[in-house]
Amino acid sequence: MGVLIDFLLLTAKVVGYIIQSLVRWIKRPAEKRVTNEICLITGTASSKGLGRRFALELAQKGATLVLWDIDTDGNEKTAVQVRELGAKAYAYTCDVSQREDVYNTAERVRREAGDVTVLINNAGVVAGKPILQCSDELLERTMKTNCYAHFWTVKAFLPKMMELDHGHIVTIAGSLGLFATACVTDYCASKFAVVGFHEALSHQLKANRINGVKTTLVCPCLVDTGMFTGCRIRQELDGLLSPLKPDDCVKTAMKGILNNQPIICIPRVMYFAVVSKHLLPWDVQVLVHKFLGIDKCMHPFIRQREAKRHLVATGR
Ligand SMILES: NC(=O)c1ccc[n+]([C@@H]2O[C@H](COP(=O)([O-])OP(=O)(O)OC[C@H]3O[C@@H](n4cnc5c(N)ncnc54)[C@H](OP(=O)(O)O)[C@@H]3O)[C@@H](O)[C@H]2O)c1
Ligand SMILES: CC1=C(/C=C/C(C)=C/C=C/C(C)=C/CO)C(C)(C)CCC1
Repeated sequence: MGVLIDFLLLTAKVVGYIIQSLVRWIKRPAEKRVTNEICLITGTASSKGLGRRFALELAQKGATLVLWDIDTDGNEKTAVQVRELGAKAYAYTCDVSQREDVYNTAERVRREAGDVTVLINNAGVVAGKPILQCSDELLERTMKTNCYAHFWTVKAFLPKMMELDHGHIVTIAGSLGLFATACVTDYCASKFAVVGFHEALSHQLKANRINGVKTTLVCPCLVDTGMFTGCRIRQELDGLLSPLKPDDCVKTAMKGILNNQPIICIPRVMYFAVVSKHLLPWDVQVLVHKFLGIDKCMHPFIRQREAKRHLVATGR
């Protein structure tokens, strides 16, 4: 009898949530304010990268920014741009793949900037070589930067958010965290892992009734930041995978984050790619990848990376 009542309650709640989502989809609720938030973003140095753009968007909305990157000069430039918008910025040189560096820098942030209430784990790398050509160190670097770093930052900042029952953890994963393609095994492994981490953490917060700490998983497709330059599908179908403009990608992601959306796939068609991956038999997926040219989409990217490495090695 108990289980029947629970089931009826569950059904009523599910219908309620579906109606709520439909209403939210049609009439977007007001975005939450970030004026009193201290927002930490990792990977903020790159001039064309998503991290710097997230920082500038949040600065425009009046947040205080804490910026982490291994590239000190680029990160300082981001801090200057944030301050030009009238917001406070604290820039730290931190290698997020190194546990001790994360914990020590987190301690400095608490002393100098205050308690972080929005954490955007954005820093990411890709080996840019097929697995058999990757050194063990290169593979480990991808896992540490794209996945382990999220463990360390969450361990450093989530306890305070839980105590306040207020905060937001944002994971910048990518569509390659939801479906895989050939030649980026290290990247897909790290992104699938971090999607699992993010989902488990989100469930854990709900199970413990920590309702004030929100989570958002951001999964953009290809973005024109330079990270995946060259990646393309079959020429005749080029339009299907035109790179997103970094600004558009970040603006869409920001809207979802400030609406406390749990997952954001950009563009929306990627939701279908994810669903169809789970519905189609494996052999059919292989055929579809071959037809669309997804099986070879990383070849030009890898060739460009090789050419770049050659130029660096020969000092040209
Ligand atoms: N671009 C895309 O097509 C795309 C699509 C979906 C998802 N994403 C994800 O979005 C995020 C941002 O990517 P992006 O395209 O903006 O790349 P990006 O321009 O290369 O920016 C990444 C930033 O992270 C920094 N970084 C790398 N390793 C780090 C470390 N160990 N500690 C601290 N900082 C580190 C990089 O510094 P250096 O430049 O000095 O290495 C760079 O400033 C990544 O997680 C990426 O996987 C990208
Ligand atoms: C699966 C799939 C497609 C290919 C997507 C690819 C190849 C995405 C690459 C994303 C990258 C490089 C992300 C970096 O994190 C397209 C859009 C052709 C059609 C719909 C199904």
